Amino acid sequence: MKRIGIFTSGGDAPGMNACIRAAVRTAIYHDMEVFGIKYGYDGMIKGDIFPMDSHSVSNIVQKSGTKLKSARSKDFQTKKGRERAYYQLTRFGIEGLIAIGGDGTFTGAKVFFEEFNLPVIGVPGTIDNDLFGTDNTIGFDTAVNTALQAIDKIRDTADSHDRVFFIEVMGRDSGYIAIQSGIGGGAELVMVPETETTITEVISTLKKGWTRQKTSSIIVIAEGDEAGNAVEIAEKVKSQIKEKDFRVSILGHIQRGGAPTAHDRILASRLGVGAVEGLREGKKNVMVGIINNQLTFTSLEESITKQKPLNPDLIRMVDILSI
Ligand SMILES: Nc1ncnc2c1ncn2[C@@H]1O[C@H](COP(=O)(O)OP(=O)(O)O)[C@@H](O)[C@H]1O
Ligand SMILES: O=P(O)(O)OC[C@H]1O[C@](O)(COP(=O)(O)O)[C@@H](O)[C@@H]1O
Repeated sequence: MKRIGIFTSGGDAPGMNACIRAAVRTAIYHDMEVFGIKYGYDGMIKGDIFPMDSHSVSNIVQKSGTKLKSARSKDFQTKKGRERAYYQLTRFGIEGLIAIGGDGTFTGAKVFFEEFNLPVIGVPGTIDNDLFGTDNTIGFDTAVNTALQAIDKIRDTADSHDRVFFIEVMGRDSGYIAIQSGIGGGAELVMVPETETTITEVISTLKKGWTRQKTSSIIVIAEGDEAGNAVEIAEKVKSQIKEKDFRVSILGHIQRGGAPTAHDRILASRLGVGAVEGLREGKKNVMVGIINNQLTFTSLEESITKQKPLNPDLIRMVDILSI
């Protein structure tokens, strides 16, 4: 394979740039040509495609966001859009693709591979860490650390004013950021979409703490929790407990920005190298990941359909540690 294309799609995630850099330089190292595709599938359809060299990825390893920009494309979900995208790729002589993104990006990549047989390797880039076939996704570690710093800061105020804080972290369908930042930040309770927590349980956890002279409490909630978002949960609790001061803090997109941690830069670099070398070896329709420190390839089908459950030990630990 001589010419490959690379793009980022869906949400951005800290470390995507380190991955782009690694992939571009690995391709050049192996005498391949690399083309950047801007704005994900939208750019593919429009032909927003340009040659990349070693210099074009200078000074980005430490930056979040994505140099190739990202987009959520409606047109790629139509056959006509994908035909147009394939036509554009053939115009540039692109023979293989590296798709950095989450499950939506991989769903699109899989459909595209099945229709046009163009080899594609997915690289897991989402702060949510909800992809099967890798222990961690690019951006997850940075997001957890950002959430943790915010929780530490909020705890100062919670403590001074004897308040209960409901802190909402990202995770549309996944509690990975919540559970890790909650444990690291010493939360009394962590609410995640993977397990059910009732308002009665929230109140009982808070009351237990108060009987042990706890004056402030932190509850971390994943945005996709089945009991509602942080505002809704706080309202329900407030309506039953009048004597306490409650506050809600929604951390939002700060979790998707900021310099990637060392862990994310190294993970992203390893995956970028692995993706290009995988394409060279003839791998296709797979996601590159790292499991137990070993580079692995998992079919795109499995990466999007199989669940990567939260470690039950971590869920149990929250209870033990908040005693
Ligand atoms: N069933 C599908 N068919 C074709 N393309 C899809 C499909 N599902 C998702 N995509 C493409 O992948 C893009 C990224 O998916 P999205 O869910 O937004 O982000 P992520 O990759 O981070 O999960 C979508 O905007 C769309 O263009
Ligand atoms: O930037 P947007 O489109 O508001 O996306 C927010 C979503 O992005 C995420 O951080 C990750 O989403 P992706 O799987 O698309 O990368 C979710 O946790 C969150 O709900």
